[in-house]
Amino acid sequence: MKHAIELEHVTKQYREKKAVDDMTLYIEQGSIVALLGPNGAGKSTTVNMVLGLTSPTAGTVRLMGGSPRDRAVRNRIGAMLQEVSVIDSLKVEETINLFRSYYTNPLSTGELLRISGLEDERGKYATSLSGGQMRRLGFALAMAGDPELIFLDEPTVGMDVTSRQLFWRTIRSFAGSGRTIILTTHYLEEADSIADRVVVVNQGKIIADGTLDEIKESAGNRHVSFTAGSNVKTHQLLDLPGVADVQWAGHRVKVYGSDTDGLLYALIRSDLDIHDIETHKGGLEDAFQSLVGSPEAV
Ligand SMILES: Nc1ncnc2c1ncn2[C@@H]1O[C@H](COP(=O)(O)OP(=O)(O)OP(=O)(O)O)[C@@H](O)[C@H]1O
Repeated sequence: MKHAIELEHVTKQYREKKAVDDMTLYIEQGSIVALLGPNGAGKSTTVNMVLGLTSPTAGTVRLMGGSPRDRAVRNRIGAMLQEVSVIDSLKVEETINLFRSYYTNPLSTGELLRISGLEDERGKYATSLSGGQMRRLGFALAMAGDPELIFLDEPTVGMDVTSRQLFWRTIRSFAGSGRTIILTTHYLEEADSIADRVVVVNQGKIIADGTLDEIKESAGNRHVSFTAGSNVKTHQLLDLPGVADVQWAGHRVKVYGSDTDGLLYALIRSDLDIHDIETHKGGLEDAFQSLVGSPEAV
């Protein structure tokens, strides 16, 4: 399968700070990739290099097989960045049409207004939009050229629930047509529901890369929990096949192991005095906590 993005040994050094540190990353066409990491991890710097907005200090970046600064390449991509700059004197529809004029095969104005949910705001000055509406305008502008690849940098910040739902519905149908989506977000449940690959960045380096299940698995949070009778002892649990760790909180016990089905069988066959059994696969949030530290840091 072809790569939409290729980063090879890419480093970005600011004066004292190495924002991206020898990063190699290939993103296949048609994939939905979430770039996650705590504040200052290097996500935006990476995206900015891929977009040709800043140059790497070392290494090579290829976008759709060419240079990010190549006009023909830029014609095939769209980006929804955190800041949307609009022209004071232009209304929403005029702003959309201005962006459409930059591209060879733009989507229609009506389609862009529809997918961004801005039909009622089409006649308003862009500068008068609310924060959430401005994000939606940013989305319409990113989609203006009917891109093969779209970058979404924390796309749903400030959007209300209805706007978020419309946004992710649109992105899903967009992805279904074989296009590539790269998103950064701090909302892990959003990454969880849309991405087929998660790349976790910390201190300029990739610290985890895989499908959501692989990332969750690698974090080792799978466990079976239950309430134990007072005669159940830790060593009895540790002796069962597949048990990696045992943690107690009062009478509630968590038994960790990568094969939760196997743990369940072993516990039931053990005849130990246990009840209220639950299995836990571990969420993306748990995995994150293990990978980068505290959940607030994500
Ligand atoms: N223009 C710049 N000059 C100097 N340092 C910079 C510059 N841009 C980013 N940095 C530093 O590089 C590091 C990576 O920043 P970056 O914006 O890529 O992180 P991020 O993962 O996108 O963070 P956030 O989640 O907060 O948006 C940070 O320490 C930041 O302070």
